[in-house]
Amino acid sequence: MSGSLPPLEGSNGNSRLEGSNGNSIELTDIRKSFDGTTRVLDGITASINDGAITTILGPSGTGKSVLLKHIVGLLEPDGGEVRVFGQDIWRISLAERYELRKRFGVLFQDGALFGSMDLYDNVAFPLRKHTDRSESEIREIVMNHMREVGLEAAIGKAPNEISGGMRKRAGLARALVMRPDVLLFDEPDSGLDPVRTKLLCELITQVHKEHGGTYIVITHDIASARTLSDYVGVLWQGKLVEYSEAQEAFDSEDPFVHQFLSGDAVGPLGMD
Ligand SMILES: Nc1ncnc2c1ncn2[C@@H]1O[C@H](COP(=O)(O)OP(=O)(O)OP(=O)(O)O)[C@@H](O)[C@H]1O
Repeated sequence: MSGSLPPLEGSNGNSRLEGSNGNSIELTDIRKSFDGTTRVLDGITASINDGAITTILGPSGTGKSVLLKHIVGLLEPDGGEVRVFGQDIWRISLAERYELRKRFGVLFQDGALFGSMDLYDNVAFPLRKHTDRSESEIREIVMNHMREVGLEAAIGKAPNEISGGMRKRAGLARALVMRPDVLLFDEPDSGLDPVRTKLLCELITQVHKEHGGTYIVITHDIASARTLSDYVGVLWQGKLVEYSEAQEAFDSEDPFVHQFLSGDAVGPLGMD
């Protein structure tokens, strides 16, 4: 299953509808192999709905992170087209691609913070590097987002002095300061206990409601997907075997999708 999905009623879509389907991220027949024989991505076509939270699920090693890297232009497909904000990102110059990337925020698993800086400087970093805002403007923006993610009291801490969940929240604040149109999350729930996972997912939902934007979340945690998703894509063996509104995906009768989304031991997915 692939293609363009209808917008959700009441979804807070932004106004930058520049793709051919009206969406900012359009993937057409993306193929990728690293060894020349195994296709990690084997013909992925999807139009990611603007203003919604789309979750990409799938078993370990199935290509979720590889897909995410294609969306942000860190990996070039062997075939197919990645259109972002109306442009084929591999038919534009490096400088143009760099400009496009500024409209993306990426939240890596551990927050990808600089160990040598405290949380305040980590979150201020992109504003200092990419804007000419004054230090007082930067302070206001940074503190607003630190408050939003519940880290106001921890601004002076180093990344190694705080918990994994706090590092993720600091990474979220750092991604938000640049007001990205698209925010990509690579397994935001990895390494968290179920309660912290639930709280982080609720925070992501809340932040999305507040700021809007298009969120793409990579995860293999079904509970996270249930909390977060407007839309769900399921990757398996290089294909997007499901791509639909969340409830439709969770109700799917496709044997693999059903097994994976219900966490069932019985079905086509085995140990290998
Ligand atoms: N740069 C690379 N060079 C070679 N192989 C790679 C590269 N990046 C990813 N792969 C391979 O592509 C496959 C998919 O990897 P990917 O990290 O996308 O999986 P995933 O679905 O995100 O897995 P997980 O849920 O365990 O994080 C794996 O077999 C991996 O070894």
